[in-house]
Amino acid sequence: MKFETIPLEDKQHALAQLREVKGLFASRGWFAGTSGNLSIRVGDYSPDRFDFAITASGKDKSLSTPEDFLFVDQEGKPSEATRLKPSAETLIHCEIYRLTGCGAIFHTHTVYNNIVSELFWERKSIPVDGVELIKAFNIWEEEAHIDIPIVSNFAHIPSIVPEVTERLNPAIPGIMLRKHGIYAWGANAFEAKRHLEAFEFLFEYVYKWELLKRRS
Ligand SMILES: CSCCC(=O)C(=O)COP(=O)(O)O
Ligand SMILES: [Zn+2]
Repeated sequence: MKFETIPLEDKQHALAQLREVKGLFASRGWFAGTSGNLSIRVGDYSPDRFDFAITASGKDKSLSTPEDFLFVDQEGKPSEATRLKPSAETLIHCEIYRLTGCGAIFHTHTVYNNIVSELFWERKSIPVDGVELIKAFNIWEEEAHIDIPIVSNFAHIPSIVPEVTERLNPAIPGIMLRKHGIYAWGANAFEAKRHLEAFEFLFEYVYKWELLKRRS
Protein backbone atom coordinates (compact mmCIF):
# COMPACT_ATOMS: atom_id res chain seq x y z
CA MET A 1 0.00 0.00 0.00
CA LYS A 2 1.33 3.46 -0.89
CA PHE A 3 0.58 6.39 1.39
CA GLU A 4 1.00 9.92 0.10
CA THR A 5 3.24 12.14 2.20
CA ILE A 6 1.30 15.10 3.53
CA PRO A 7 3.01 18.32 2.42
CA LEU A 8 4.59 20.16 5.34
CA GLU A 9 2.77 23.38 4.35
CA ASP A 10 -0.57 21.59 4.84
CA LYS A 11 0.42 20.55 8.35
CA GLN A 12 1.57 24.03 9.32
CA HIS A 13 -1.58 25.54 7.83
CA ALA A 14 -3.77 23.11 9.80
CA LEU A 15 -1.93 23.95 13.03
CA ALA A 16 -2.25 27.70 12.40
CA GLN A 17 -6.00 27.33 11.86
CA LEU A 18 -6.40 25.19 14.97
CA ARG A 19 -4.52 27.76 17.02
CA GLU A 20 -6.75 30.55 15.76
CA VAL A 21 -10.02 28.70 16.36
CA LYS A 22 -8.85 27.50 19.78
CA GLY A 23 -8.04 31.05 20.85
CA LEU A 24 -11.36 32.39 19.59
CA PHE A 25 -13.47 29.67 21.24
CA ALA A 26 -11.49 30.01 24.46
CA SER A 27 -12.26 33.75 24.48
CA ARG A 28 -15.95 32.81 24.39
CA GLY A 29 -15.56 30.51 27.40
CA TRP A 30 -16.22 27.38 25.32
CA PHE A 31 -13.43 25.28 26.90
CA ALA A 32 -14.41 25.30 30.57
CA GLY A 33 -12.25 23.10 32.78
CA THR A 34 -10.09 21.76 29.88
CA SER A 35 -13.21 20.46 28.08
CA GLY A 36 -13.56 20.41 24.30
CA ASN A 37 -11.33 19.35 21.46
CA LEU A 38 -10.62 20.41 17.87
CA SER A 39 -9.24 18.68 14.81
CA ILE A 40 -8.42 19.42 11.17
CA ARG A 41 -7.74 16.76 8.56
CA VAL A 42 -4.61 16.99 6.39
CA GLY A 43 -3.50 15.27 3.19
CA ASP A 44 -5.24 12.65 1.08
CA TYR A 45 -8.42 10.97 2.21
CA SER A 46 -10.06 7.64 1.83
CA PRO A 47 -12.43 6.25 4.50
CA ASP A 48 -9.77 3.76 5.62
CA ARG A 49 -6.70 6.02 5.38
CA PHE A 50 -6.42 9.60 6.58
CA ASP A 51 -4.55 11.84 9.02
CA PHE A 52 -5.56 14.78 11.14
CA ALA A 53 -4.19 17.26 13.64
CA ILE A 54 -5.97 17.20 17.01
CA THR A 55 -5.71 18.92 20.37
CA ALA A 56 -3.63 17.14 22.99
CA SER A 57 -5.61 15.68 25.89
CA GLY A 58 -6.29 17.46 29.15
CA LYS A 59 -4.65 20.77 28.26
CA ASP A 60 -5.88 24.16 29.41
CA LYS A 61 -7.27 25.20 26.03
CA SER A 62 -7.29 28.87 26.93
CA LEU A 63 -3.48 28.81 26.82
CA SER A 64 -1.27 28.64 23.75
CA THR A 65 1.83 26.45 24.11
CA PRO A 66 4.17 24.59 21.72
CA GLU A 67 2.56 21.33 22.89
CA ASP A 68 -1.12 21.86 22.07
CA PHE A 69 -1.56 19.62 19.00
CA LEU A 70 -0.36 16.39 17.46
CA PHE A 71 -1.02 14.39 14.31
CA VAL A 72 -2.86 11.07 14.36
CA ASP A 73 -4.02 8.53 11.78
CA GLN A 74 -7.46 7.06 11.01
CA GLU A 75 -7.19 4.85 14.11
CA GLY A 76 -6.34 7.75 16.36
CA LYS A 77 -2.71 6.65 16.76
CA PRO A 78 0.03 9.31 16.63
CA SER A 79 1.41 9.41 13.09
CA GLU A 80 4.71 10.95 14.15
CA ALA A 81 6.94 10.68 17.21
CA THR A 82 5.51 12.70 20.11
CA ARG A 83 5.17 12.54 23.87
CA LEU A 84 1.75 14.18 23.65
CA LYS A 85 -1.45 12.21 24.17
CA PRO A 86 -4.25 12.82 21.66
CA SER A 87 -7.66 13.93 22.95
CA ALA A 88 -9.41 11.22 24.95
CA GLU A 89 -12.24 11.59 22.40
CA THR A 90 -10.08 11.05 19.29
CA LEU A 91 -12.03 7.92 18.30
CA ILE A 92 -15.18 10.03 17.86
CA HIS A 93 -13.26 12.31 15.48
CA CYS A 94 -11.97 9.22 13.62
CA GLU A 95 -15.50 7.90 13.15
CA ILE A 96 -16.92 11.26 11.97
CA TYR A 97 -14.08 11.61 9.42
CA ARG A 98 -14.61 8.01 8.28
CA LEU A 99 -18.36 8.50 7.80
CA THR A 100 -18.37 11.98 6.29
CA GLY A 101 -14.95 12.68 4.75
CA CYS A 102 -15.21 16.15 6.30
CA GLY A 103 -12.20 18.45 6.76
CA ALA A 104 -12.56 19.70 10.36
CA ILE A 105 -14.38 18.76 13.58
CA PHE A 106 -14.94 21.03 16.57
CA HIS A 107 -16.33 19.89 19.94
CA THR A 108 -17.52 22.12 22.78
CA HIS A 109 -19.25 21.73 26.12
CA THR A 110 -21.62 24.57 26.95
CA VAL A 111 -24.40 24.95 29.51
CA TYR A 112 -26.99 25.35 26.73
CA ASN A 113 -25.89 22.31 24.75
CA ASN A 114 -25.83 20.20 27.93
CA ILE A 115 -29.30 21.33 29.04
CA VAL A 116 -31.03 20.78 25.69
CA SER A 117 -29.41 17.35 25.34
CA GLU A 118 -31.11 16.33 28.58
CA LEU A 119 -34.39 18.16 27.85
CA PHE A 120 -34.86 16.13 24.66
CA TRP A 121 -33.06 12.95 25.65
CA GLU A 122 -36.23 10.82 25.54
CA ARG A 123 -36.85 11.66 21.88
CA LYS A 124 -33.11 11.21 21.10
CA SER A 125 -32.97 14.43 19.06
CA ILE A 126 -33.29 18.18 19.50
CA PRO A 127 -36.04 19.66 17.32
CA VAL A 128 -35.57 23.11 15.78
CA ASP A 129 -38.41 24.75 13.86
CA GLY A 130 -38.16 27.47 11.25
CA VAL A 131 -35.25 29.42 12.74
CA GLU A 132 -33.30 31.42 10.15
CA LEU A 133 -29.90 30.12 11.29
CA ILE A 134 -30.81 26.63 10.06
CA LYS A 135 -29.59 28.07 6.75
CA ALA A 136 -26.04 27.94 8.15
CA PHE A 137 -26.31 24.19 7.50
CA ASN A 138 -27.11 24.82 3.82
CA ILE A 139 -30.77 23.95 4.41
CA TRP A 140 -32.67 26.63 2.53
CA GLU A 141 -36.30 25.58 2.63
CA GLU A 142 -38.90 27.93 4.11
CA GLU A 143 -39.67 27.17 7.79
CA ALA A 144 -37.30 24.20 7.77
CA HIS A 145 -37.52 21.68 10.59
CA ILE A 146 -34.40 19.84 11.72
CA ASP A 147 -33.66 17.22 14.37
CA ILE A 148 -30.17 17.17 15.84
CA PRO A 149 -29.34 13.61 16.97
CA ILE A 150 -28.43 12.92 20.61
CA VAL A 151 -26.42 9.82 21.52
CA SER A 152 -25.57 8.24 24.87
CA ASN A 153 -22.55 9.45 26.76
CA PHE A 154 -20.26 6.83 28.28
CA ALA A 155 -17.00 7.26 30.20
CA HIS A 156 -15.60 4.53 27.92
CA ILE A 157 -15.29 6.46 24.64
CA PRO A 158 -15.16 3.42 22.28
CA SER A 159 -18.67 2.54 23.54
CA ILE A 160 -19.98 5.86 22.19
CA VAL A 161 -18.76 5.20 18.64
CA PRO A 162 -21.37 2.61 17.48
CA GLU A 163 -24.21 5.03 18.30
CA VAL A 164 -22.44 7.78 16.35
CA THR A 165 -22.18 5.36 13.40
CA GLU A 166 -25.88 4.54 13.67
CA ARG A 167 -27.29 8.02 14.28
CA LEU A 168 -25.11 10.41 12.28
CA ASN A 169 -27.29 12.15 9.69
CA PRO A 170 -25.25 13.43 6.72
CA ALA A 171 -27.74 16.30 6.24
CA ILE A 172 -27.07 17.63 9.78
CA PRO A 173 -23.38 18.50 10.42
CA GLY A 174 -23.49 17.81 14.13
CA ILE A 175 -24.19 15.19 16.76
CA MET A 176 -24.80 15.71 20.48
CA LEU A 177 -23.53 13.57 23.32
CA ARG A 178 -26.01 13.50 26.20
CA LYS A 179 -25.07 15.96 28.99
CA HIS A 180 -21.64 16.21 27.40
CA GLY A 181 -21.45 18.42 24.32
CA ILE A 182 -21.81 18.93 20.58
CA TYR A 183 -19.56 17.68 17.79
CA ALA A 184 -19.85 19.86 14.68
CA TRP A 185 -18.00 19.36 11.42
CA GLY A 186 -17.57 20.88 7.99
CA ALA A 187 -15.64 20.61 4.74
CA ASN A 188 -12.99 22.88 6.26
CA ALA A 189 -12.33 24.90 9.42
CA PHE A 190 -14.39 27.87 8.22
CA GLU A 191 -17.46 25.68 7.66
CA ALA A 192 -17.04 23.69 10.88
CA LYS A 193 -16.83 26.98 12.81
CA ARG A 194 -19.97 28.31 11.10
CA HIS A 195 -21.82 25.10 11.94
CA LEU A 196 -20.69 25.06 15.57
CA GLU A 197 -21.69 28.70 16.05
CA ALA A 198 -25.09 28.04 14.47
CA PHE A 199 -25.67 25.01 16.72
CA GLU A 200 -24.80 27.00 19.83
CA PHE A 201 -27.14 29.83 18.77
CA LEU A 202 -29.94 27.32 18.12
CA PHE A 203 -29.42 25.56 21.47
CA GLU A 204 -29.74 28.85 23.33
CA TYR A 205 -32.84 29.68 21.29
CA VAL A 206 -34.42 26.25 21.93
CA TYR A 207 -33.69 26.42 25.65
CA LYS A 208 -35.17 29.91 26.05
CA TRP A 209 -38.16 29.15 23.85
CA GLU A 210 -38.94 26.02 25.90
CA LEU A 211 -38.78 28.08 29.09
CA LEU A 212 -41.18 30.70 27.67
CA LYS A 213 -43.61 28.02 26.46
CA ARG A 214 -43.57 26.22 29.79
CA ARG A 215 -44.17 29.45 31.71
CA SER A 216 -47.36 30.38 29.83
C1 LIG B 1 -12.64 17.85 31.35
S1 LIG B 1 -13.98 17.50 30.27
C2 LIG B 1 -13.90 15.73 30.07
C3 LIG B 1 -13.24 15.30 28.78
C4 LIG B 1 -13.98 15.88 27.60
O1 LIG B 1 -15.16 15.66 27.47
C5 LIG B 1 -13.31 16.74 26.65
O2 LIG B 1 -13.96 17.23 25.74
C6 LIG B 1 -11.86 17.05 26.74
O3 LIG B 1 -11.07 15.91 26.66
P1 LIG B 1 -9.63 15.99 25.97
O4 LIG B 1 -9.02 14.64 26.24
O5 LIG B 1 -9.87 16.24 24.53
O6 LIG B 1 -8.88 17.12 26.60
ZN1 LIG C 1 -15.95 16.37 25.49
